[in-house]
Amino acid sequence: MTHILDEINQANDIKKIDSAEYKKLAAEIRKFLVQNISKTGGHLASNLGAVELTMALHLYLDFPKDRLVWDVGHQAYTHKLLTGRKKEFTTLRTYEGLSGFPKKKESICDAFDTGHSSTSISAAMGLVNARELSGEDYRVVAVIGDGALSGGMAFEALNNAEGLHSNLTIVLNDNNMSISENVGGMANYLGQLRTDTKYNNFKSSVENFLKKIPGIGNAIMDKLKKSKDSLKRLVIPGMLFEDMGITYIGPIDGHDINQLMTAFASASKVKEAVLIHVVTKKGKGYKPAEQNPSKFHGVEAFDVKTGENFNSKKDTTYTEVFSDTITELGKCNEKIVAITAAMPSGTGLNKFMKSYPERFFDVGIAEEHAVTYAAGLAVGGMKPFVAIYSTFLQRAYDQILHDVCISNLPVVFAIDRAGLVGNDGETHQGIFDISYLSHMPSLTFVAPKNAWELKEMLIYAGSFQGPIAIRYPRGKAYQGLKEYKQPIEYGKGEIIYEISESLPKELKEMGKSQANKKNIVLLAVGSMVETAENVSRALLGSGHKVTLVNMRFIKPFDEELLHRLAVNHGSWVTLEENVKLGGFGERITGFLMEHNYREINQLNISLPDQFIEQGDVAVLKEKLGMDSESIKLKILEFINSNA
Ligand SMILES: Cc1ncc(C[n+]2csc(CCOP(=O)(O)OP(=O)(O)O)c2C)c(N)n1
Ligand SMILES: CC(=O)[C@@H](O)[C@H](O)COP(=O)(O)O
Ligand SMILES: [Mg+2]
Repeated sequence: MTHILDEINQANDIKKIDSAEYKKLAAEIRKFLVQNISKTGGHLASNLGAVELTMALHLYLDFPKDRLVWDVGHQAYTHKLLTGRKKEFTTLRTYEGLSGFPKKKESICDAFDTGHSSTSISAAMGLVNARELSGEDYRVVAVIGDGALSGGMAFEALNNAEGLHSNLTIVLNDNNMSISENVGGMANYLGQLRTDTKYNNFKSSVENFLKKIPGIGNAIMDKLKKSKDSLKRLVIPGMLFEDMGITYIGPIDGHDINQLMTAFASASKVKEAVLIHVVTKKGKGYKPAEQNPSKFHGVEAFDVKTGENFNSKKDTTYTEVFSDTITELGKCNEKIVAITAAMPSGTGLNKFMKSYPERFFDVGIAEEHAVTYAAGLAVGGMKPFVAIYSTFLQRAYDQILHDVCISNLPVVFAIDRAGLVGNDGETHQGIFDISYLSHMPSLTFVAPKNAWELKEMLIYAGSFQGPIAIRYPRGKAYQGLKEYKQPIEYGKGEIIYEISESLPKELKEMGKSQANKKNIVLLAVGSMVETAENVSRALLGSGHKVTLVNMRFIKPFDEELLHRLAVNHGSWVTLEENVKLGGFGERITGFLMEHNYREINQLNISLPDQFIEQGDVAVLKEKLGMDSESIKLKILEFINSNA
């Protein structure tokens, strides 16, 4: 059987396809996506919903001349298919494989790199102004979802878009869903535009009636559209956008290629920002995804027939530990409130939401707002837990510093996905938070070694009188080192095991270092305690003397313990899942310098100061020398070179 998709091997090939075949092509694309993503995993539901929209955009635009900016970028799979990347889909989101997001380095048809939400209108506006300044002539289209439109940056860009002098086409892909239910006033407004058929029918009958008046109907309609009076509100949809100086077209059926093409053609005539409101169905064409778009937003490999994950028996994750603990804490303390920025299921707050809906707040994709909103709740006497992924919390740097830390407010930051996250790649790795939070005065910062300790830290944070952040990684919670259960104490680390070596009494009393280079101390942070434990076993097995410390507190760290260890350990190894610059290891270097421990050598095991690409976390750790075996070898080399 021949497939139309086989005829599409590079950009613009779609234009050679007979329009009678578009439906068949859309069905083939959906089948291709379901089959491939069922093997590789990926963002399925959003892509299934955007098939006709992407086809229409490709029929309308010329690649690579024209610029198409995808918001978040998780819905750009059809765009990749239509620009010659079909074969690479077997490698989707794997190490060195096809990215799950637009990537300029992957294709000249990808205009702008994305991963985080609500950037598309700003980037597209930049391209429009660059086009004007350089006298070029290419079309610029931004595609933004209804969820992404809840983000502050999108509002800032819309606010700014009113002054444009040439065309910027914004396609609002409204599937009435974020990852979970979309929230907020804008979502409600779009809902009205989308679903109020009475209103829409009334508008179109008025419009049709006016247009039919011979000679003057069109003129009246035009005048009406340009007027500012309230009658216009009855006739023209999307007044909110129109009042902001952005032409509104829609709502239109996002699965009807003809309607879409007509809308693009009309939009291109407008010499300013124009927003085309397109209504689509998330998960379209695959029943399990249509019925449960949240589950199929981002999936692992699954059985196409049933829609069930192949790997159904799962280990407990850190997210689940957080989810259970905060729900338990919420029972005892009615002041506890929980805030998510559009990630109730990803952060595990959905359980809290079900138990205490009145104390749960989903603010939309609005991390900055989430943090300052939490600050307000804290000032009002509440105990807010803000659960945000490490990578998305980057957005809220100033809000943490300015609105929470300066006032020393008791806000708890539950930082999920801290460390390598894997297949989402550069944009999503949570590898900067130690660097961007450690220097904030008044912030306490901790990381658990295992599932038990995360629970304890959350309980501790629940009654902590100031800002506190807890970082924990994506996925399986470490269940080892169960017997190490010292209570959490402010600023104190935990010795897992320590070299027992008697020091000369006078040295001990003077707190002076004997600096035996053969005595190694591993100072491990959070997820690296598990790795450090493996490493220290291997080193102990080969006759080395090793002390292992679970730091627990990244800030303030346990200086008393460090001074004690300095007495008889000449080789210090710091281990963290964060980049080197500004990380924990560098702060330990500072400590050693400040206290003049010149005879101590330090090896800093951290992630390299670079953006880290996609891939399975185990593969990435091996490539980056962060697995137990590579670390052991580095330590041996370090010891030998300093011997
Ligand atoms: C700053 C930021 N916060 C959170 C996310 C996680 N996230 C990715 S897609 C998404 C929902 C987007 O909804 P929408 O724009 O409507 O696209 P759809 O998935 O419905 O196609 C969220 C919350 C993100 N990528 N960036
Ligand atoms: C596109 C996006 O930002 C999210 O869908 C993200 O991929 C979710 O990551 P997790 O799978 O770690 O929840
Ligand atoms: Mg949506």
